[in-house]
Amino acid sequence: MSIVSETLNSANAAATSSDRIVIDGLDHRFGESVHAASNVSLTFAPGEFVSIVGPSGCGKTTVLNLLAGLIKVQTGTLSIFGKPPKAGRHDVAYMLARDCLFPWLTAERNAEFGAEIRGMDRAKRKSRARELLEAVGLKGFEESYPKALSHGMRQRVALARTFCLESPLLLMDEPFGALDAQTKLQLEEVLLSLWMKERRNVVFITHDLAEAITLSDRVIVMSSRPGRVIADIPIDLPRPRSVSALQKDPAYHRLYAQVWEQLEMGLKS
Ligand SMILES: Nc1ncnc2c1ncn2[C@@H]1O[C@H](COP(=O)(O)OP(=O)(O)OP(=O)(O)O)[C@@H](O)[C@H]1O
Repeated sequence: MSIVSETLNSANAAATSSDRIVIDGLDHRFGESVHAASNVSLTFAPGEFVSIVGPSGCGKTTVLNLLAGLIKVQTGTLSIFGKPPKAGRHDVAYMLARDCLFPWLTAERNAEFGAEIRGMDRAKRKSRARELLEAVGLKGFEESYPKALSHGMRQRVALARTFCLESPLLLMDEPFGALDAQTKLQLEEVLLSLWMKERRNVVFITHDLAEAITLSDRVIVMSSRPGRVIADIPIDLPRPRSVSALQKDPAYHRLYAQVWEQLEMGLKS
């Protein structure tokens, strides 16, 4: 593990275990032949936005699924706010590249659906869903059904639904990976502004280094399989950030080169 990572992890250790996410010595295999993740240790401080990048098949989704409690931990320990992962925890929300909206529900009903299942009061979830749909740029589309929305608009609804859950940990697996470049930039701005208001923990998986740097407090680089953490790079760009303004910032380009270099090393190792 790098010096940077050790420093960050020891700084994070100052937080109490009930307010942080800790992955310690995680190792995961699928059957005899696939060694997906090896000795992954990470600590996420309260409210941190952390992206994980790495070559295809290096175990990023596996780490996320383990945090979500969707697959069983084999080796190592995971602790989310002081408790082991468990599927269906109310303090964890998961967002995927597919919007997974229900076609028979309007945008508003889709946005409030998870909160409804989790028992949030009707008036509260309705007002929150409306507020979030407006925040993601869908004011006026509350009563529209998914079939009448573009792919980008549906993913906006999915983003509103994720934030409507009020979970302090958001697990996001390439949530904008299937969008065109322009819509992706717009949704990154939306995510940044939602996150700035509420500062939840986000673990964000992406193949897009620009996206990882723009959004995150730290970028974790994993090696090719079995995925190991080979770099933990703090992104010290000031906030609030503007996705478009960063494109002209030399500090942003230096970070991009640094993450890219680590990723290349990870591909070779
Ligand atoms: N349920 C499973 N059963 C068997 N093998 C699996 C399973 N899930 C993942 N794998 C394998 O584990 C390895 C890591 O997969 P994972 O999806 O975590 O990688 P990833 O880094 O998220 O990949 P990508 O960037 O392409 O989405 C891959 O070789 C994959 O084929």
